[in-house]
Amino acid sequence: MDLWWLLWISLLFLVPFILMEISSGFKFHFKLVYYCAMCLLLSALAAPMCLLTNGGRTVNNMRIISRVVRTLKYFFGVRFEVKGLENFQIDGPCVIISNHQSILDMMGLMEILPDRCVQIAKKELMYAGSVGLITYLGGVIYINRKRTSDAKSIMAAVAQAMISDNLKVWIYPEGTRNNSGDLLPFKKGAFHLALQAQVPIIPVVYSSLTSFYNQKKNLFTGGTVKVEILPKIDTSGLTENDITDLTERCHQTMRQVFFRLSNKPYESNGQSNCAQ
Ligand SMILES: CCCCCCCC/C=C\CCCCCCCC(=O)SCCNC(=O)CCNC(=O)[C@H](O)C(C)(C)COP(=O)(O)OP(=O)(O)OC[C@H]1O[C@@H](n2cnc3c(N)ncnc32)[C@H](O)[C@@H]1OP(=O)(O)O
Ligand SMILES: CCCCCCCCCCCCCCCC(=O)OC[C@@H](O)COP(=O)(O)O
Repeated sequence: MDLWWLLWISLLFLVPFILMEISSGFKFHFKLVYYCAMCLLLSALAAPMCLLTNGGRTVNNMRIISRVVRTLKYFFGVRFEVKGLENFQIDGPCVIISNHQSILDMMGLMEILPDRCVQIAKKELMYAGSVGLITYLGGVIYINRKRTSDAKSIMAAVAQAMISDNLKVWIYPEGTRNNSGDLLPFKKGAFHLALQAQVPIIPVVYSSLTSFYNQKKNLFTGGTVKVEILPKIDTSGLTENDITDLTERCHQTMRQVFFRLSNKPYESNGQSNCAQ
């Protein structure tokens, strides 16, 4: 009788591996679920560590969270080649903006996260189980993307907090994940925030993940991500009238670097020319 049980249980374990061999779609989704499960598990483990170490919601928990998230890359065979870390060596608050491709970006974010840096996130993330809890404990600021007026007032309050609490704020100006191999147009909130707080903007660019992570092709292997931290962009003296130009300038600069890091010919408005 025991032998039969043993046979059934081992078959049960073998089934996913057999399915992964015969179906790339299954393999892709299995790995994605594995990633989410790891995030949920690591969050559940990190939450008590944060509570015991720092007591509650504070940016200081980001030190614990980043240390834990940095281990994730080993489980998924992801490597980061970072350039320009010296550009993060600025005292005081700043707004950091970067491109956003997938939920894997959390590894790239935490790989280089500077001290005292929180992120702006969609409010739905608060309800993502233990991940929601850990983002709350880390001081993540939630916004409702569908209610611009609320988002604006939250960002105005963040501008005050940046100065009073010496906080850096990391924003994904595309406003959503985008694995298209190009950058979406930038939303303006990050630039309003930098002007309201009168702090510099530091652009960060991650190379395209499509060589090893591509939902359309059911591709999810390991790979190397090039990361470039660009020199800060000062906002002193700029006014609301400069927002659109500042947004455009950052978008174009980051797009050129994105194409260069991703070894793709740079197409500005459809023409091909060499990237920066
Ligand atoms: C231990 C293991 C753990 C493992 C798990 C990992 C855990 C890791 C822990 C912790 C890290 C967590 C990290 C999470 C990351 C999540 C990321 C996301 O969720 S990304 C989605 C949400 N982020 C955004 O959406 C930002 C970008 N969006 C903006 O900044 C927008 O501007 C926004 C939302 C503020 C408004 O969006 P609009 O759709 O209305 O678009 P617009 O064109 O920008 O604004 C419309 C008008 O409002 C003005 N406006 C925009 N923002 C303004 C402002 N702040 N003040 C004044 N005017 C503003 C603009 O100038 C524009 O006006 P005119 O067209 O120029 O006339
Ligand atoms: C108990 C309920 C658990 C529900 C399952 C939650 C699964 C958690 C997966 C955690 C993955 C790590 C955090 C990813 C943060 C992130 O990258 O969110 C996406 C947003 O940037 C943009 O959202 P979108 O506009 O949808 O692209």
